Amino acid sequence: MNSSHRETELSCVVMRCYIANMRYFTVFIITTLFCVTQGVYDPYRHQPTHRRRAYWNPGRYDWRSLANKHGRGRQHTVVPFYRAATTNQFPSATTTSAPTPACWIKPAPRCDPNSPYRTIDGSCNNLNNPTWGQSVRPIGRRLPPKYNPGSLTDIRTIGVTGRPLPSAREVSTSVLALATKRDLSTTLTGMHMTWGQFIAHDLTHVPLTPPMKCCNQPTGTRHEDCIPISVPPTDHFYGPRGTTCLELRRSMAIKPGQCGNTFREQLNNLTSYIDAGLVYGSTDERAKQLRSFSRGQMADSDARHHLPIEKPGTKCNIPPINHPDKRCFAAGDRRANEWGGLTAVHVIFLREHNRIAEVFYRDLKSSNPQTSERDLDEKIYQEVRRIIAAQIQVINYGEYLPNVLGDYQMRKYGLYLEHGSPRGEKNIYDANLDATASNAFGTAAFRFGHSEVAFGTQPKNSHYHNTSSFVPFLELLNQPTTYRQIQNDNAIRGMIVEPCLKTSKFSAEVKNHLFERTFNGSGLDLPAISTQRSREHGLPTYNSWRKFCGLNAVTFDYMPEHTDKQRQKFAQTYDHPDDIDLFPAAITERLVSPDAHVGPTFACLVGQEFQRLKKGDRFWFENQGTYPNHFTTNQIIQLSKIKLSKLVCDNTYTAMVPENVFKLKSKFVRCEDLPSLDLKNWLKAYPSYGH
Ligand code: HEM
Repeated sequence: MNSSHRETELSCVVMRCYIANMRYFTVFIITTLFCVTQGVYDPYRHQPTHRRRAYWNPGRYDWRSLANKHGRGRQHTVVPFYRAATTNQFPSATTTSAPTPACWIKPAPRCDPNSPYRTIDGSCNNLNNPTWGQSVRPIGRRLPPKYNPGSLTDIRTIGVTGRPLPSAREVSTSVLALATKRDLSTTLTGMHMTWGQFIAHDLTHVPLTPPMKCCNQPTGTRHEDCIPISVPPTDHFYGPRGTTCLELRRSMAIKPGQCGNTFREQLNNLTSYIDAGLVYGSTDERAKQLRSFSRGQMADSDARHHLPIEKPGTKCNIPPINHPDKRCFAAGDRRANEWGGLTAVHVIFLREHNRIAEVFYRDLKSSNPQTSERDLDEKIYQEVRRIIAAQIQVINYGEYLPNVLGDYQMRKYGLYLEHGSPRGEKNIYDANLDATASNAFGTAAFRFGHSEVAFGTQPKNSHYHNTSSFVPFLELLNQPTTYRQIQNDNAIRGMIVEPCLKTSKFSAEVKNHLFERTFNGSGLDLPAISTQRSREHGLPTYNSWRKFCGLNAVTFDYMPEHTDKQRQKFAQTYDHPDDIDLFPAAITERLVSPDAHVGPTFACLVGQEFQRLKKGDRFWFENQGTYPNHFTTNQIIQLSKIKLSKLVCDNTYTAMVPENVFKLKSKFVRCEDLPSLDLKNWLKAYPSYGH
């Protein structure tokens, strides 16, 4: 705000106070209108955040609809969303000269504290702060951003010495090694990797700005949202193939000042909570598209109960498998097609929903014949939805996270389930804990899983024999056709017996060939993208996060979590230790403990995040008394026993499974020997439903 603007505001305040005191109401209104036209009066600024209004077109959340909002939206009031990013707390810097577009993020909702169910968009989970964790809102920050020096918005390209930072690809090639078959894990399966991706897709999706060409644009014509990665001519892979630049564009964001925020803030399309949003959707519009509105069932696409198909016009089956049918599968999260193994896990939960819904329907229909089909459908859908969310929480905290963090960190952050482990403790809901997913988690820490992505997958039949030759990732990324060819159940069985990679190195599939199209050299580098993405999100560097986690800052002589060779590579690549990017440094740290799959910095960022997601979630499945009609103790005990292996059994044609599908050496068990959810515990709980 410039000084003449500030003076206008001051005179407005003085005028309005004076006139209000004189009780000249009409004149007061006129002066208020004058002030509004000057853009200095927010009539809602003395109201709590959740009472404020803003323009929002509910339901649509992809970049097209958001981009259309710019300049077209009705005028609205400012909705401050970012508690930390006020000018009082973070130092100011020069703003961009471009005019700031109108704020379009959705208004804070009115909450019904008596609702027994989560809202679809995650709002009202925290009754005092209803927007915490809500979808289509800015992603959270645990540290103030660090954009380019002097900017509130520009991608960081200059280091602390004033010299340019090394290109993200240069960082990738110099400090991140290529994995070989020797780097395959001896303990964890492909399902461990895929579950990480599945859970990531329940928590964050920062949409991108509209597609455009960014590489090789004449000087001065490049769009402001372009952030391509430059490739040095000496690059061992791209150099000989003539690739000098990797396409990349910025994330969708709220610009500085647009909604009362100081800095550029990226959006999260999803709810932050572990609420099965990737199955059901994170907006009401999407949720409706995915329901069948009959018997509480979700929509599916064929007799084998695959995911429903998106409308024509979606963009799957990219080359090299250039199938004429480009339509993707539809799920709560649009990345369900990212690769066939992930699609298969989506299918497990779709089938599980419909399996339980059918049991509920048969029972409730016979015991409540007078209840309308519509009421039954709604009740069953909601009840099963919360069971599925609980199952995902159980599998994540009971089976997956211990492999990521190790026992010590699990205990440190209180992540064990009360009935799921001897070390478990009672979950105590903390209404002061903001579970909004954080930028550092989504942009760097939880991307540790990218280094677990192996070279492809080996589909297996129900006797665990190979059904085809090995399928490389290149043929699986955004290719529903390949997924159909290898078949859902074969993909699942392949993942539960084949290894993923150990963390820290990266397969060539993600480091050189990601989404490769027609020619060699057109693929992308995922770890380089994560580094570039972190710089464009203004994520502070490695040392800031080390300090945030109570760990010592590093120098080029002292990097306690790295080998000497790695330390030397960082010293050769960067000008200053404070320039070292979070992702490449934290992913190459030695493991925090032998039973973990991440180093100390990521263990801290991942551990803290999952602690918030457990203790800061009012609808956490173990909570009793924080919302009406919570699970009974019996139901909680039943849910706590669920394993992903049982869901594989119940939703594929498989008779034997490894007991723990995340562990390579887990013993094989017969499906009927695994604990199952005794639905009588639920049916008993609603004997008089409908009366
Ligand atoms: C086949 C496997 C995978 C592929 C092809 C893949 C690909 C991608 C791509 C292309 C992005 C967007 C990068 C950007 O533009 O910034 C991304 C983001 C991300 N990935 Fe993966 N990924 C895979 C597996 C995983 C795994 C195993 C995890 C975690 C354990 C994971 C966690 C994430 C997270 C947290 C994000 C950020 C999401 C957001 O906030 O928008 N991914 N991944």
